[in-house]
Amino acid sequence: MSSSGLAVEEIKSLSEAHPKPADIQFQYGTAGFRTLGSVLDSVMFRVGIIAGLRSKKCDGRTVGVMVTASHNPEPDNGVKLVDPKGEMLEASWESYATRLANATTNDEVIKTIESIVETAKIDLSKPAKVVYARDTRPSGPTLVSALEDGFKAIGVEPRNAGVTTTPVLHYLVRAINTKGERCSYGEDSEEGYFSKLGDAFKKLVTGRPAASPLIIDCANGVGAPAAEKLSELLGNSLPIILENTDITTKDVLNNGCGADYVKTSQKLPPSLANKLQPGQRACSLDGDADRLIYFYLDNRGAFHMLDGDKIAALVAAFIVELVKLAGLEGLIKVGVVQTAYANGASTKYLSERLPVKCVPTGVKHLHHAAERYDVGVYFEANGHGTVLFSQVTMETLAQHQPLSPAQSRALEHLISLTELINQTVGDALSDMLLVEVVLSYKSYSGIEWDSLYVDLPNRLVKVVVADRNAFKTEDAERRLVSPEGLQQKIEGLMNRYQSGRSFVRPSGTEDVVRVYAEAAIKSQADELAFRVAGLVYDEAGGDPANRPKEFL
Ligand SMILES: CC(=O)N[C@H]1[C@@H](OP(=O)(O)O)O[C@H](CO)[C@@H](O)[C@@H]1O
Ligand SMILES: [Mg+2]
Repeated sequence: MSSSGLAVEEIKSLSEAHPKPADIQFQYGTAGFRTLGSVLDSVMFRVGIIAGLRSKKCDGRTVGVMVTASHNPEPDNGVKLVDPKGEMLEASWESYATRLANATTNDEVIKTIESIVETAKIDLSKPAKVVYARDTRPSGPTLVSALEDGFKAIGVEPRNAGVTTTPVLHYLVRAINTKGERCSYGEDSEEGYFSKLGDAFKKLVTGRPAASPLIIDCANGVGAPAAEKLSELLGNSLPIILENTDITTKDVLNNGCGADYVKTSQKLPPSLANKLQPGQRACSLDGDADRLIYFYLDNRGAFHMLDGDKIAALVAAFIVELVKLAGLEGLIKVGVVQTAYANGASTKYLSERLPVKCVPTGVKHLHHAAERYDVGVYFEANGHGTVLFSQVTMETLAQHQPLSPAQSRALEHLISLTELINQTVGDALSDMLLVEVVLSYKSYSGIEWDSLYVDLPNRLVKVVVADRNAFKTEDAERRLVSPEGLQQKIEGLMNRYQSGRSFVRPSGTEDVVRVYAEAAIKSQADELAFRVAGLVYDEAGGDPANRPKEFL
């Protein structure tokens, strides 16, 4: 142990085994570090160290580490940290993680750790506890060993949660840190979590007509074993048919299936073509089971998608209704948080009924904005989201004296919803149960749910540019401030289309600029998107010889 309190020699010798690739710069982005699994070894080792430091900073409370690349292709992998309440890592620590990930030599690793310890005022004598898990990717086990070396280097008491979903890991962090307390979040195990969800669901649907079978597309990922366990607990209360559950065959993960495939291509996963009956409900999870997209085929076999915006609309209206029925109107205010990617029709529908806020892309922004409401419903259009009940609301619910059996029932339902919904992060399986509860209460099929409002046709396009950081935005990413003059040109195009809306922002997870466009009819939405994409490409100095041919 050196005078600084670090086991310098131990760190150096372990670090030796996890050298940083010389030619790569890593960045802790919207979803942590994410790139090809084959180049992440040194990052994992160093994230192990950062996790230990973060836990020490948090007085030895448990922090979480999740090894996953979510909806990305199988060769990718990634890692992100979870703070003690089960939330995303505090923003200031993202830059510490980035700094340590990019230290070039062993000496620099030590220096960077020392500098973080000093800047963040970390007491190294505090204990460090970390719970960690991974998804089903083949690169997972080796990357987890590197992470464990990082734990060893900084003296972490580790707890391996094995192969599980991202939301389960978030839940575990909160459950471990609230164990034995008045605000205990539940039993700190995967089974504990699924039992909690299952019990709340059964309570909510008792006495309701039996549901017809729901197909779940598990994206050939970690959602498959998780949904299997949940399904056993649910028994007859929700008949489930699991599809795309192959977690061993190479390259099938998220390939032609899963929530991202469905949302981006706006198509049925081909593997379900002969399985989904007209009118039957189905949903897709992503590779780490924190996103959910529903869909159905109508009588003519046409595909209809029910995305995160539709989930938000369904759920928010239901909670508002229960709050009224429970006699709590005026005491509990429900609000919705969206991003610029929310379909304009959903924003219109919701704003006519509730307060709606638009925030920058990324779950942490939505989560924090939702915390400001008594009940905050947040969903990204891509299907990631949840509902947050404030502490005051939880107390209001606990203390409220209902004046009639109807009020009492509504109050009980609201309380059960707080058990059913994951308060730490969006969970596809918990959200799925929530949707199923609302559909059951409203006696809605996919068709009735879909008709709450009609989506504006839309298109998302990626543009590869030399430097995506040249693109800067304001107004929750809805307007470009740089490159100068580009926003005016986009608006000029937008105004030529009925209900036209388009915006451009740099991705936080991929080296591209994203263009979104919507308009009253599909061909116009596509045209607007490709015109703006062309504008962005040219404006950013794209090589005319390589200009994608669909760009207008
Ligand atoms: C348009 C879109 O879907 N963007 C996604 C994507 O972020 P980008 O910053 O757009 O790459 O990944 C994020 C992390 O999973 C998710 O929060 C976000 O919604
Ligand atoms: Mg995900």
